[in-house]
Amino acid sequence: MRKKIIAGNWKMYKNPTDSVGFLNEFLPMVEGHERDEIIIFPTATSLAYVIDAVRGSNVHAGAQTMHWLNEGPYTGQTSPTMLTSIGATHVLLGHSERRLYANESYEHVNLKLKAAVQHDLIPMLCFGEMLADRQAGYTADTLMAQMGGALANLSPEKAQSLVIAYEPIWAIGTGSTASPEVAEAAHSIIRRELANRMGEEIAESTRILYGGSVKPDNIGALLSMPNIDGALIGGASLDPTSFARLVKYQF
Ligand SMILES: O=C[C@H](O)COP(=O)(O)O
Repeated sequence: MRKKIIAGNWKMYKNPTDSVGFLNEFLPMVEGHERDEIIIFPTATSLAYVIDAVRGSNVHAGAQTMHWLNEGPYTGQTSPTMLTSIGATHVLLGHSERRLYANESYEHVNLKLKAAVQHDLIPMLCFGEMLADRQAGYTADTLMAQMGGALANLSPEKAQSLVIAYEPIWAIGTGSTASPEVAEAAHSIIRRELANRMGEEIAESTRILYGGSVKPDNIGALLSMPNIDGALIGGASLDPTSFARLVKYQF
């Protein structure tokens, strides 16, 4: 039985004051909620404040990206050891907005993934096709190519903590949520490819989240599908009441 994960990606929203203010409202709303794992990915400048605010609670905090090296002349970057030194437990890798606006390739994602595992950061690896890929019938090919790049030379032992987020680019921030059936089909492709690469055991235990315009009124149907193990939520995670409703989804 895979424990579901409800994760909020705050992207470039909320300064430290906003972030702590959110948690002051949100934490009491989800206190004692152990059915699912709850993770928040705040901005880099808010991360240390969020980690302090969630300490001792049922909420985890992680970074939205990182470099793969521990230090060096890389202006603007944050290293795995810098994240672990402040108590981050998770890191989002390969989000389509990083690939689109920061030229991040799946080769980079592969290096980051290996660094995350080495430093005991739980990686949440994002995959997803563009609308043109889907319309041309290339969804499966695209997902498998992305997985090939990101997971290259990663042993099954190193893949044990891996979490995957399927985020079709056409559904992110658009209001065009994938239907539960469309998302389930993509999740099945990802799980099958994971089995090919890492073996059945890893494929069965890996949580595969759906992301792309998840809202309180559609999360239940999405999460009722057998291969959808949670949600990675952008816009609807920014309001404490909305995010608490998402955490407390019902089928
Ligand atoms: O990481 C989150 C996704 O990009 C989804 O964002 P969204 O819920 O605003 O569509």
